[in-house]
Amino acid sequence: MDAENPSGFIELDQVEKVFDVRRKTGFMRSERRQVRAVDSISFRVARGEMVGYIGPNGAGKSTTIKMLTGILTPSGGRLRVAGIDPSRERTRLAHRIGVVFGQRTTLWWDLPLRDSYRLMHRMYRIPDARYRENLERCVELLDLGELLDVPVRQLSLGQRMRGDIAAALLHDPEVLYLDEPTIGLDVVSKSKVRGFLRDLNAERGTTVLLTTHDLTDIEQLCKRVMVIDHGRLMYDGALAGLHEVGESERTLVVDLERQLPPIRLESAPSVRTVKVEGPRQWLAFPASESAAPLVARIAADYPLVDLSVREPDIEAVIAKMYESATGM
Ligand SMILES: Nc1ncnc2c1ncn2[C@@H]1O[C@H](COP(=O)(O)OP(=O)(O)OP(=O)(O)O)[C@@H](O)[C@H]1O
Repeated sequence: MDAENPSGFIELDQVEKVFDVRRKTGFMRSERRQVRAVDSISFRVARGEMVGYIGPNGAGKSTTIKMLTGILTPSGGRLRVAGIDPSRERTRLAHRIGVVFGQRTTLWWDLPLRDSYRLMHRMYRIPDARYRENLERCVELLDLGELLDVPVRQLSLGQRMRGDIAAALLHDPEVLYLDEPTIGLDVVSKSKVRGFLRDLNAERGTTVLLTTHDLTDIEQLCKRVMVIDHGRLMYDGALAGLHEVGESERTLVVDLERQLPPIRLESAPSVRTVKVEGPRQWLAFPASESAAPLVARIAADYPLVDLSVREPDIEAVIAKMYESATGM
């Protein structure tokens, strides 16, 4: 957290969201049930921070983001963004925040990107000079030049995503909420989007809250990560710490010259060969350990052709962490 701004730019104090759900239990009969989607969550995000907000499906991430934008009103607790109570002053807040939902677009489907941007220019009453400057910058950095006159429905997913990110930034928001911004993108598009977000945060000091299932997004962008499960905050700290808490493993995929018995490294007891398929072997090792000495040892003792490191699946990290928290 920013020491000069201990109160935080985004502040949640014991925030709750309870949904009333009606479930049919028979003919003309239904049962009312309450779903506690967000359960007494407290955290602070300082201005300029870039924080990952992760958790399994149904954990309460989208509900939190919807409360932060003012779409949903909390059932309890206190929530402020830039000093504003989002659900009470949603329009005032809208001028200061940007939102990108990876699964949905905020752009007009049948309009070329350029026209969607013009509409936003008017909707947000962005001063002309500022609009032009922001648009130019986004077009250049997100490589949108050739796409401005293409209707949104004809864009690929990666192109559309870049278009959406630009749309969220035309009014210079101080905070950006990103919900799965790299979902379904190929490696090149992912890296373009990540690079852009990193620069935006560094150059403009934009505060970013990022929801993703891709651990690489977090690794490359966020020093801090918060994990939510069943509406509760399970972890708030550095990504490396999450690996330790979750006791997660990375996998080294090794291609040898020929099929050999499972690799055994006497000097590295924490490494296990988990699968052998012809000349290819999979070795699991603790995610908190560096892969470099392991790779050097294998290269010295075995006829190595190729190798790659696979990061732990974020869902698996969270699942393990949750198991250890509940002692299951
Ligand atoms: N409008 C609603 N009415 C009733 N229940 C809801 C509503 N919105 C969300 N929920 C429930 O609240 C819980 C949290 O949902 P939420 O969408 O916030 O999870 P999430 O972490 O964003 O999940 P995902 O990764 O699948 O998007 C779930 O049990 C969900 O079914």
